[in-house]
Amino acid sequence: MALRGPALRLLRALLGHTCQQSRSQSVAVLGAPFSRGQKRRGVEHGPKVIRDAGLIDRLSGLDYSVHDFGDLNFHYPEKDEPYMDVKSPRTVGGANKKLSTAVSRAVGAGHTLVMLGGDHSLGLGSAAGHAQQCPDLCLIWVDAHPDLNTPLTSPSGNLHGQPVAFMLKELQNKVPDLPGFSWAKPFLSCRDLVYIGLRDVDPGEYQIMKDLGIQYFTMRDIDRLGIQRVMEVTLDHLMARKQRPIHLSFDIDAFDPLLAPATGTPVNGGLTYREGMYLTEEIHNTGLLSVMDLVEVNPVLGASDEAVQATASLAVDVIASSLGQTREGAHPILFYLSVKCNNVHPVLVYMGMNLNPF
Ligand SMILES: NC(=[NH2+])NCCC[C@H](N)C(=O)O
Ligand SMILES: [Mn+2]
Ligand SMILES: [Mn+2]
Repeated sequence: MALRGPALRLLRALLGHTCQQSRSQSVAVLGAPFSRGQKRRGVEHGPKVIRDAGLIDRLSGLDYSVHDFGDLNFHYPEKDEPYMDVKSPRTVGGANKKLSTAVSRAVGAGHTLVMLGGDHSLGLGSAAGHAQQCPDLCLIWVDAHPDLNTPLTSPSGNLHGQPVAFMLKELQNKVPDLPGFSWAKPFLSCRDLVYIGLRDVDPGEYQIMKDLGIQYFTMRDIDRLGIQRVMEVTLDHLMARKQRPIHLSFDIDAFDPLLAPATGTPVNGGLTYREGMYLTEEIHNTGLLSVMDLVEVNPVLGASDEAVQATASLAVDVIASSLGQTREGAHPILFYLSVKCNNVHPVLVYMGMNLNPF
């Protein structure tokens, strides 16, 4: 029998603790209603529409204790002139600093955290706060875009297209000091990052991905290999040396715009519903998910109420699937697993109880 997420978590709980394992039974939800990382207003309402689509009930139904931490309040400096061509650097930097503190606190308190954006510039603060608690984290960035521009390569000046550049140690001397970003020290090595779903990559981003040898899967790669193989290679790549906490940063525009129309930078030819569910099921099955972001749901951009509802309810499905909702149903009572502990005692574990050590 395959080891499933709950089984793996249980096994790890028996064998000892690392950063994320103590927090698997408690999920915290944190809203980040922020839109200044790009030009289109409305994405600040993402947390509200995702909650209204039933997020909290869905997570409570998965046997977690769910703590809704509400929404962060961001500060908007009166004057925030562009720096080079980068828009609203102080506002975006300050918001991300605040978010990183909140994420770090929640993770430190033992929760698995779900961060609801807001635009994807927030990926920086979220992952940076996570890294404060879990310096060995790895990052899975599911997106039509790599969001890897530096302030110098960005064609738009929008910071939601740049968060990953601020994270990577290897880009340290390619990223200028931006007002509002002095707190942001790079914390991630490029071998600890995998992209999935890419189909709109700027020239500067392509250059960086190639120069640094970043592992990425475009939609073409998913067409060729299938999502099963893509997830296998992704997890093998990230866990090759050791098991580590996962930060999943999920941009809703990874999905095809037919499924997720209410978003600011849609690109045709995205993930199918089934690919999205398989991807997130596999992440859950590692038992290593520690923080996830769900960003770029913009209800103002839906052509109709149905379009907005479809996008928000897809976001809820992605989060629920990442946290253990399965398509095969849940059978906790029948759940058992046989493990050989320390090569000595096979132990039968039944519903979290050690029934039969022999
Ligand atoms: N998080 C996003 N939706 N990012 C879109 C980025 C688009 C473009 N590559 C840019 O840098 O402006
Ligand atoms: Mn993005
Ligand atoms: Mn995107």
